[in-house]
Amino acid sequence: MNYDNLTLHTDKYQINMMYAHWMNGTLNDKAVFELFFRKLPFGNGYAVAAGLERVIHYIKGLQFGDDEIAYLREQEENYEETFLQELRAFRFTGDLDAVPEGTIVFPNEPLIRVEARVFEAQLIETAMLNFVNFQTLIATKASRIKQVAGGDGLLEFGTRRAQEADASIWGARAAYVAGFHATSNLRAGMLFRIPTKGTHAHAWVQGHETEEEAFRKYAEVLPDHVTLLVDTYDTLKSGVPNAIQIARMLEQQGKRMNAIRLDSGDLAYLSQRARHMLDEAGFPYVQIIASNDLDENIIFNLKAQGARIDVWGVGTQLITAGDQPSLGGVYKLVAREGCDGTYVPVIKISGNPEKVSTPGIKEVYRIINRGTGMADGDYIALRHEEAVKRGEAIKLFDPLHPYIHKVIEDYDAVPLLRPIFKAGELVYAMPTLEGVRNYHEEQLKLFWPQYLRKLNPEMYRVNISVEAWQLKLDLIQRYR
Ligand SMILES: Nc1ncnc2c1ncn2[C@@H]1O[C@H](COP(=O)(O)OP(=O)(O)OP(=O)(O)O)[C@@H](O)[C@H]1O
Ligand SMILES: O=P(O)(O)OC[C@H]1O[C@H](OP(=O)(O)OP(=O)(O)O)[C@H](O)[C@@H]1O
Ligand SMILES: O=C(O)c1cccnc1
Repeated sequence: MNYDNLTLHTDKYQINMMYAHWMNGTLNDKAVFELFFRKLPFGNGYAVAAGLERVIHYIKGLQFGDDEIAYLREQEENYEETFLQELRAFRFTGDLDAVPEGTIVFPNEPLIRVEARVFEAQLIETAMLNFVNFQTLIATKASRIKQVAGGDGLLEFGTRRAQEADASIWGARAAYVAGFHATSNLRAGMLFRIPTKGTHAHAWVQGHETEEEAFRKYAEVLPDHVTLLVDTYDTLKSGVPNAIQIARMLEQQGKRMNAIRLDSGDLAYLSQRARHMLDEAGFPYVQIIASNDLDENIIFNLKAQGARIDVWGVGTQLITAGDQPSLGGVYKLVAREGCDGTYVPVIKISGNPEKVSTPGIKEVYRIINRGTGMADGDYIALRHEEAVKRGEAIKLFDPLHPYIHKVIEDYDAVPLLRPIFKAGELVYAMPTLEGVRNYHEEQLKLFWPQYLRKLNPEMYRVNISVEAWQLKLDLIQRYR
């Protein structure tokens, strides 16, 4: 069994629809889908796009193998053999445009747009949502943590509590995109070249007669990377004094101890006391790392209490996005090929006005004010609309509050969607992970702080063109 073949990493209904298209002769009809989310997670003012690299690998590797075909044959006796043979020849041959990883993104704007044979576009929905929803969620959570940590070090410690192996490594990568400095997961380090860091566990101390012996034996064999966990027995009475002894021993060898780690108790108080003890003993360079179910709120509070912590190790709350463990990204059909070969825009009506889809093939632009160099809002227009591409005056209005609008002229419109696959060929020069991380940092500078703040941020406007809005109203009219 090939555990790496992700072709069947999809919901059964996708294959059922593909079968129905195949039987009805519509499998080659073109369709356009857009992937977006409707609501920001954690009450945050923005999200950090992530998941594209995995989507690209997935699309490139899409090929049904013998095991997958045999399994489908066994699953559904209605599937005709010729359909299974059609699947055998399956490749992605469509166009895919996407927002680069690390981009700051907002509700209702397309993060990925797929234009392909409906047969292909349908299959890839589930996996793409799976990758993008999770990674965007974790990158956004990491970004909140990064905001409060400021210039402090941030270590990703989540693997042991993550929702399985894939979540650990792609979550570690998403955290790195948003500004974490290292991960404890060596596989993530090897695969993505993320810096790795590690201290030691309580078991190392418990496994020795004394804490002092445990520290010494550790420092003797790893003298260049000594971080000692000081809370196994009594942080201030034994842990920190024993660590100070080791720091002395290392100095005699011309080396410097790296840090101590606090993993329980009152982290504000203990870090202040430990800092004082280390400084008094002549080791101002020994850093203090803290861990223990940390998240952005606890870190914020610890800093407000004057905690003397240099580096934060964050596991469970980050990798599981503990306070909101899912992002509700969706993948919606926006246009289908009509009888004459042109596209027909389609809509999904809902009793909930926020869930009524926006029909038509769209582009999304970041409107940069030429005067300030800052983002004024995003602008969703139909792909064929030229005014915004030419920099002509456009009317900005938010569909949720159409009475608030303004006309702008002096702007640069930066298209957010970039071509990734064209006719099945990868045309995107994949950036390095460092490149993605730096790009993300640059992106943040385009936004005024009121949109980025963690608590009660201002709502950044995602505007829609008059033409796209009119199309939506017309289609609502038609179906209501
Ligand atoms: N000064 C502080 N202000 C706010 N939260 C803190 C402070 N110090 C620690 N915390 C957080 O409070 C929680 C304490 O967890 P818990 O009740 O399990 O205590 P503990 O010290 O870890 O106990 P144990 O010794 O059983 O591990 C953790 O999430 C920790 O990060
Ligand atoms: O609290 P998190 O944010 O999830 O960070 C990771 C936690 O995992 C470890 O604890 P664990 O009890 O698993 O092992 P240990 O014996 O090394 O403390 C570590 O000491 C942290 O407390
Ligand atoms: O290296 C560490 O200190 C570490 C790694 C994983 C989880 N908790 C701590």
